[in-house]
Amino acid sequence: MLSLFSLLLRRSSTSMLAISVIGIAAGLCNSALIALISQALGSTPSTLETMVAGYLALCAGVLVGNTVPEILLARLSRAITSDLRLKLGRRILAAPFRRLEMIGKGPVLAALAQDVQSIVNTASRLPSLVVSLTIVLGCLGYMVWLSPRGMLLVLPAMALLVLFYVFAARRLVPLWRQERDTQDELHREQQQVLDGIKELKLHGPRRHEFMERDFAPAVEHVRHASLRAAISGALLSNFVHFFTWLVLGVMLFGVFTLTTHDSEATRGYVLSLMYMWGPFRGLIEDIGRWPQVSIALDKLAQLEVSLSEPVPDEAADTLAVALPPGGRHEVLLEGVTYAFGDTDAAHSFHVGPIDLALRPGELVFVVGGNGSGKTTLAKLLTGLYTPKSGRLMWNGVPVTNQNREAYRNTFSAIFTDFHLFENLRGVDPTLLEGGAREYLRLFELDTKLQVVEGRFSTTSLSTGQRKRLAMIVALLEDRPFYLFDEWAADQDPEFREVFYRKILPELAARGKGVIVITHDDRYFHLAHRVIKLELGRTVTAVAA
Ligand SMILES: Nc1ncnc2c1ncn2[C@@H]1O[C@H](COP(=O)(O)OP(=O)(O)OP(=O)(O)O)[C@@H](O)[C@H]1O
Repeated sequence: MLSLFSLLLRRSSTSMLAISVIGIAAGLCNSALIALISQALGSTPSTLETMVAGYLALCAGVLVGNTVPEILLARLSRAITSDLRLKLGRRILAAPFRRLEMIGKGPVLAALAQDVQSIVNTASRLPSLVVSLTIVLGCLGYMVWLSPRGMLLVLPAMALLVLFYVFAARRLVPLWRQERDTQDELHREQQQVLDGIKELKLHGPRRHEFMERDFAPAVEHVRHASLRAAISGALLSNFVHFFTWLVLGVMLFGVFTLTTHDSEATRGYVLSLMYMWGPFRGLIEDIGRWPQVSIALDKLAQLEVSLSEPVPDEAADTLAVALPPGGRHEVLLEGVTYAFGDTDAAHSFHVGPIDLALRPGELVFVVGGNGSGKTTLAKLLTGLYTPKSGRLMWNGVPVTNQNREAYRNTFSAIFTDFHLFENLRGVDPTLLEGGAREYLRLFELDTKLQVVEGRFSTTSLSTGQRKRLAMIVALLEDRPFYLFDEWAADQDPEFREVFYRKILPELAARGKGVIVITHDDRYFHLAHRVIKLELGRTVTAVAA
């Protein structure tokens, strides 16, 4: 909770000060109202007029004092939520690619959806917390003024209740933590449903098994964990409810005995206790729920740590340092190796050592069987993976964590699991109009879509068409290097021809270094070099 306060204070200490001051004023108005009501019950008609004016003024004070902090805090908590979401988004973008592959989407989505919301919900309750606290303190002050002796009963009873609640609420923390942990698993399975919807729809037994053995257990774990937390929370809350009435009864009847000769004090005590008891119970229940926000903040912090935690030999992007400008763009891999997971593990896959040069105007085909390491090599070459050993050089400059971001930006790549953005972000607008129209015609997409205000009118296309659209984006990017991972695999023969006989030679003629991962042996002769991979190693590197 302290972290939530420091988050709020760091975002706007002025707003927090205003929330506290106005909240206290609202609480005081509330307490003054009850004191006034208590006085009015025993007043004479002559004083009533002043009291009505005072009553209306206090009501207005309560209205303003409750509304303003709520508005201020609504703005503040939304601003914090946006900050958290943006920060997390930036962390995700800056995290090593391999780290993201290892974490998976489940925990990231759970943090974005669940934890950030839980922080807003708790933060939104702060104004009522300030008001409640002030009402309680105001009423206590009024009761002390009426009869200090009555406090001998009231204060110990309240302290007892607070102690009881804080102690009992502590037992809820592991249950809340468990409930939150199960959410990661559920998000993972929900992601599987959406990603694998076709496969599940087409295969009844698979769908049945998936539901029974994966999805349902994840839902059940959440149900079980949240039910335990909810029942324990309800038991505690209702026991506190019961206990508060019990203590209130003891106090009320005790107050009668303690203030028996003073009817105004008795009336004031009864009214104040009745009035402050709701806010007091709300206050301790809110305080008891504070650990929930700590759990959410912990989860966000854990995710941030694991996003920035380096994978052995992988590093998060540091500030992008530009590589020295060079007219010629040349990439050199010298003895580069890579391994998934523990290098010594029996099943870990090793790539390399690989020596490879990619020069301007060169067309290099990478071939090899499934699982031979072609895509892994492509990720190494494009700077998505960091070599475990060996050197990656760009124009004679070693690619390091400082300049890797700049290095990656020299590539346009279409991987097999490419993503197509509707907005053509990062493309030179002067190239867009004419260039896009021409390429859309070449790839026979001009009847399907247009570029309107820097975005494609649609991306709802067939797989082959979407790949052709991705090719158009890559060509418009006009980068020094191109990498195509089995681009032609799902194209009609006619577009394969366009790809191998027109696009690739034209890119090479424009001085681009082009890597093509392919199984199309009919076109191998078009490459300047063909590199064959087997079990992560180059077995042949021949001039075609
Ligand atoms: N994300 C990953 N995590 C762990 N291991 C991986 C991962 N991706 C690939 N591998 C391992 O690396 C090996 C090579 O995979 P890669 O995708 O590079 O092969 P490929 O030659 O591109 O295959 P294909 O022709 O089927 O696309 C795989 O056999 C697998 O063991």
